[in-house]
Amino acid sequence: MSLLLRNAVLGETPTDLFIDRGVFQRIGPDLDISADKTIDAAGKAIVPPLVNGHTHAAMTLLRGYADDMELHTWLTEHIWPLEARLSEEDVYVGSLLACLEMIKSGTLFFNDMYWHFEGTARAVTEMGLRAALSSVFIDFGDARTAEDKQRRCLDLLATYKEVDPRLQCALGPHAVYTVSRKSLEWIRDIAEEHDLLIHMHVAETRKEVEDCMAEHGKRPVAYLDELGLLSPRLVACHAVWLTPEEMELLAKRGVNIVHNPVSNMKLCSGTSPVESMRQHGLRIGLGTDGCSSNNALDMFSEMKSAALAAKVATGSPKALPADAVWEMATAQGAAIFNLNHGITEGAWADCLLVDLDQPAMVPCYNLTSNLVYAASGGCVDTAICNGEVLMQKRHIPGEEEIIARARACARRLVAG
Ligand SMILES: CSC[C@H]1O[C@@H](n2cnc3c(O)ncnc32)[C@H](O)[C@@H]1O
Ligand SMILES: [Zn+2]
Repeated sequence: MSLLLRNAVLGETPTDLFIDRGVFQRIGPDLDISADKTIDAAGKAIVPPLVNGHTHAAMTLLRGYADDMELHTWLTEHIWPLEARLSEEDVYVGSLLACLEMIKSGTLFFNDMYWHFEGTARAVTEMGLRAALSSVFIDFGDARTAEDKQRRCLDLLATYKEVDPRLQCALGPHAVYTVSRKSLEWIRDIAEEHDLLIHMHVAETRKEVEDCMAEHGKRPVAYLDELGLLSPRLVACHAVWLTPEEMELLAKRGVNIVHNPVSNMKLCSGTSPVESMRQHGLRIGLGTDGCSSNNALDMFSEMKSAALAAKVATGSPKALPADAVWEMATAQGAAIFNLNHGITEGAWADCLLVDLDQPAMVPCYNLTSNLVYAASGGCVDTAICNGEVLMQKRHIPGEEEIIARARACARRLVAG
């Protein structure tokens, strides 16, 4: 089905955009063309969608479940015991809620790592956005479970390789403290063989670094380098506890970073050297992390937090300026996950129409400044993915039912 957007604000000027077969076919003023559906986009800025570079979508069900504690206690005493009770259906319902929240706040691609991969895959396909789903790997050093998990991981990759072009598969070794050396080596080889990204929590807390030193005699970055995991395949999330030498090495190896400022602050994991990483030339995307450590999936709020936290951390208002944060949340994230993003002819027809009549968007001296420092997800009027309208005038078909199902599911889960 073809789609015509009339008079969208692109830069300073109103522009028409003709979309067909999921791609921007023509962009220009007053296009002499008709389409199956036309949207009047006057008064709306057209921008690329936001890319959530690291999350655990179904953790929406755990929003507000265990707040105000550090990572280790949070995970081991609260989150993991509850996650052990999750079914694939729960993950499906939690992921539906996550997709709803993300579309409503302008995110049309997310990089996920969670249990019951199939549940999240089903939700993504039904909701129409894009995602990279990692086949989770945790073996706690147990060789017998490692073999079962490797088999399951290969099964998932084989099953999902061609299920939906909007879904990418990735490998998800959770962290150096949950995955054995042997399994990390296996993951490195499988990633190479199947041409996959490796999605991992890296150097998130001081405890992770100290424990890694105690167990392997090396900090996480050096340990991963020894295992041959530092490469452009690696999507290293959090990356809080890095020395300048480690940043240099990560940049040399072409490792991708995903910065998670809200989660880092809420779990008090540490102050990310994000401005320094930028100066080292690292490619950095932005992510929310899961809904139990954030507690939302709104990338607008993440962008503002990233900019403000970097200024406080460096003592300079020039750190992480609005343009840089916007790039992290859009083009840099898109580059990490090989997304053909951009409002240009030939790019995938993934875009947002942002309502310039919302109070937070007025006046508009600088669109990027407003998007990063003033806007919220509520300023997104329309979301289009692969040429399909997922949300128009802030309405998504079926949203009331998703909310009711998620509420009931969370209630059941917590009741035990
Ligand atoms: C095995 S699926 C992912 C696993 O990771 C847990 N998790 C969520 N947020 C974090 C974080 O910031 N650091 C480490 N682990 C995290 C999630 O609850 C799942 O168990
Ligand atoms: Zn995480």
